[in-house]
Amino acid sequence: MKIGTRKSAMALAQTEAIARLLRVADPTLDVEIVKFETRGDQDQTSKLLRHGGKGGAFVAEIREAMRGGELQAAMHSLKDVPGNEETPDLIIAATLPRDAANDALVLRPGLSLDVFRASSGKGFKIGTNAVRRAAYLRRLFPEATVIHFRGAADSRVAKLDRGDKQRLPDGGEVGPADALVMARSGLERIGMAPRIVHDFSVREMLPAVGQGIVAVECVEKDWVTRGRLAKIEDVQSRLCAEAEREVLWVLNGHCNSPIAGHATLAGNEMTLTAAVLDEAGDRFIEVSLQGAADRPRELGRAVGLDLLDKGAAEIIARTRPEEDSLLA
Ligand SMILES: NCc1[nH]cc(CCC(=O)O)c1CC(=O)O
Repeated sequence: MKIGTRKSAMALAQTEAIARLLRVADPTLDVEIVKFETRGDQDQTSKLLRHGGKGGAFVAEIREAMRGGELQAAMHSLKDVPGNEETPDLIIAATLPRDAANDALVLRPGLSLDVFRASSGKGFKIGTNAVRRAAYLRRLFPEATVIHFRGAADSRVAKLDRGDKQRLPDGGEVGPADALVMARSGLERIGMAPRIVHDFSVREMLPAVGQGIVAVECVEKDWVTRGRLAKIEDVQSRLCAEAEREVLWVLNGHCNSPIAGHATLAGNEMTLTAAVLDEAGDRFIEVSLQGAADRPRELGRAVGLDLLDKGAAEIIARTRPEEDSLLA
């Protein structure tokens, strides 16, 4: 069974986790990891929108290889899989147990969290390329400057430590960054969790839909692969993923949407909280509802429709990439 992945340290760690689980489920199975370099990885400057968003950049090439039979499965961070496109010939056949879903703060060595907190971030440049994180940061630390900052997780931290500037698509540059906000799960997977100085709770910074969940995709009609992947499926992460992604679907959220969503399970009950934020940080709509854990899409739909009722569509439209850019 060949599993395709991007070749960043984080992606490889995630794919190795899939391979480990597959080998435990079936010790006779021969699992091979096939590394892809995608357009998104080669271009470290643009804001990714030119490639049709994060998902478009990282996902399209690997999917083609799967459709062509060169691969049987593809590793995705569920968070990076677009919620507003249909792929009828492909299916997410397994979701791994969810890792930490929250975001975390990483500081340049020598800087102090106490100073950062006491000043509400005044004088600090915080790097992120996620509209959602930028929006929360502007709410939480109104005195800080949020700058565009990108790169694979390990190289992003290396850029922070070296004090590198970030080049911008228009030829300018920003930085250096004093701090980064990144997913705890990603930092854990590349062994960089010790760099975390503060964990944002999911209450203070609601994560991206699907954050912390590794997904395995395959061709819908490939029943042999689906059978293998069914064995490593985590039911709880699947239920949460379905609820959270239904919100994206209802809102027609694109990859760079300022949308957050997080589901938790307690017995037979699921709680789903989702929010839509204005990048400037001035508008914020949040909805939290409870429902039956075994009807996740119903709950996701209710939350999504409630967000729309409260004005979500207009905020999302403002951050939507130009239609043309999807073809570039
Ligand atoms: N777009 C990058 C990305 N995609 C998935 C993760 C890790 C978190 C996850 O698995 O959800 C990250 C890094 C980050 O957001 O800091």
